[in-house]
Amino acid sequence: MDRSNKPASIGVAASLPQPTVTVHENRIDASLPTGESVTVYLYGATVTSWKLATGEEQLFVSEKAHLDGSKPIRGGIPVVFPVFGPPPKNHATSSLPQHGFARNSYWEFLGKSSSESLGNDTRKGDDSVVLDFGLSSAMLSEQFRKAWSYDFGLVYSVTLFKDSLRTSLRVQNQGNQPFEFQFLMHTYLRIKDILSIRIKNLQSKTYVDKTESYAVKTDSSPAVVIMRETDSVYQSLDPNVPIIVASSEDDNPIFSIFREGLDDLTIWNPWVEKAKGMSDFGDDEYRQMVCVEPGSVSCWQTLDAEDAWESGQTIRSGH
Ligand SMILES: O=P(O)(O)OC[C@H]1O[C@@H](O)[C@H](O)[C@@H](O)[C@@H]1O
Repeated sequence: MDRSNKPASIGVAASLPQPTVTVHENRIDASLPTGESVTVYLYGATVTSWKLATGEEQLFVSEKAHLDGSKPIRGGIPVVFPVFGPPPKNHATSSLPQHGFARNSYWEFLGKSSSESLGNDTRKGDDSVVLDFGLSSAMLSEQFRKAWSYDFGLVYSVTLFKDSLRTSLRVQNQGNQPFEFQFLMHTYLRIKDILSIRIKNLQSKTYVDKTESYAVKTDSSPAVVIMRETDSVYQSLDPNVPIIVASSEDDNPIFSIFREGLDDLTIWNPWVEKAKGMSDFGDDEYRQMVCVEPGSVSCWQTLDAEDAWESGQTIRSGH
């Protein structure tokens, strides 16, 4: 029984403020009536901004990032598909660029829908907004189509909630032969200072250290502290355990990252020297970001003809 004095809200759905979606030539902006907002560029379906109601930006995008489609966007959430890192020789992806083609192809905006989690309860219609983006083989540049000639369809969904952002991908094999792929969401989280955070729930987990010739390591420290170039690919993590970026001062969570169907995770920070070598990244910007990248990259996913595969991440800000 509702003991409050508030009038019951059933039946007033039409009068509730609704999310706003603005379609620009090169990007989509969406916001909730409570003030949270998200921006997604069609180039790469890259989320470039996620703001809380306070206006506080949660994602890092370099001041030197190219937003004109001439280069993958340095920041936000680039989509890595169908290969992570430099493609291996003698593999179907071997002629593709590092991290594949999804982050440097133009996607189409498929429209907005409401979140599945809302079910039939239309009273909550203002609580979230879902933006869907599509990329298919027919939309690829000739160069990419030649390099990876499978028939596929991707639907990437970006859901803005009040305190969190969910991004998910559905991969469909629309051809008549199986293909192999890897997938990762290259999330650049904005932080105040790299020296004031630590990353929890990776204790004693196996990872590949790409900064040391792909050495396989484990670290028994209770949290990962970043004090140098870091490029670690953790493997086979329990999908039920969120990854927490916490303040090293008071241990309060800054971000909690929940994964669905993504058992690998890359932690990346270029640090001083590498930052200097990147033309689309400011020399000191490494302090304001950390990439925490859920993915499926330690082996290949095989997708049979006409089959589909889905996975996602939800990033919650604060507690
Ligand atoms: O410069 P890029 O292609 O965007 O890649 C950035 C980094 O992305 C990370 O995911 C990789 O593990 C790193 O090895 C890589 O340097």
